[in-house]
Amino acid sequence: MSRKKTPKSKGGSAPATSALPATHGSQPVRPGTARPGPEAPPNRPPQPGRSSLGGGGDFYDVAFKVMLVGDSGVGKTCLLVRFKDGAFLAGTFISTVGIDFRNKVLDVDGMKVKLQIWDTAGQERFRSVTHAYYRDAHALLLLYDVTNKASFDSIQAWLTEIQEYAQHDVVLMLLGNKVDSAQERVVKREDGEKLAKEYGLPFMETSAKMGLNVDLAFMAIAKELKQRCMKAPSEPRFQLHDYIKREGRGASCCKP
Ligand SMILES: Nc1nc2c(ncn2[C@@H]2O[C@H](COP(=O)(O)OP(=O)(O)OP(=O)(O)O)[C@@H](O)[C@H]2O)c(=O)[nH]1
Ligand SMILES: [Mg+2]
Repeated sequence: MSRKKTPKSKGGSAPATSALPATHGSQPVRPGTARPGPEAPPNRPPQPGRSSLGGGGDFYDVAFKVMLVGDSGVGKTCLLVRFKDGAFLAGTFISTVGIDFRNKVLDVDGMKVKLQIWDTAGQERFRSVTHAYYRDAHALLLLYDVTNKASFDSIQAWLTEIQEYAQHDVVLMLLGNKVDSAQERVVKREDGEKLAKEYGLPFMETSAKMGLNVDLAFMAIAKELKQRCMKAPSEPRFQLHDYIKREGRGASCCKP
């Protein structure tokens, strides 16, 4: 079940009452390790090396699950749609119901990395549904809205929840979304940076509307996850913080 205006090439969805994730842990899925079958249902890992129904027939070498979390209205669905389809969902806000997912395969340094991205409902009433999916996530993108102070104030509560339900080694990134809305901004960039530093999190400001830093956020996650499971001993470790610092763009280039 999902917002009704979801456009083409949907990945899949799970109603609030769907089965919970299986107990396969948060191991990445590598070629030759997954069981055969159709596209991964909500409670199974994506399968490597097969044509992806939601991903336009893409093949891949390794797959990971990424979850988008944060208060209702911060722009999780828009961020995902921007990344997947390169479009922005303008118009009436339709809140996500339950949980939904989309697949996208990225080329990461010559390797096909499939991200199965779970778009969760930010509304409190769906929180128990979201909890059930945390433990299978390899990475979490935690969003707040720079025009909504309450969504920023909720970040600590989200971090507590993540600590409780997610894997201890989950890759986590904090994103301050909607930086195109400069007039309405109430959370300064420095406040986001300070909070991120406090918790040792990589941090970026994004705009799903303008596409600012959206691809970069997912690419950074994909690089980190790929390195974690594929890195040769001689290879230098991927530095996520440095990468987004170097590649990230500021909100100043994001005037609507
Ligand atoms: N200006 C601006 N508006 C945005 C941006 N991202 C999302 N929005 C708007 O914010 C509203 C909420 O966006 P959604 O992506 O549906 O929010 P959500 O986090 O998925 O909300 P839930 O599904 O309820 O958890 C919509 O009206 C979007 O058009 C952005 O980057 N800039
Ligand atoms: Mg949504």
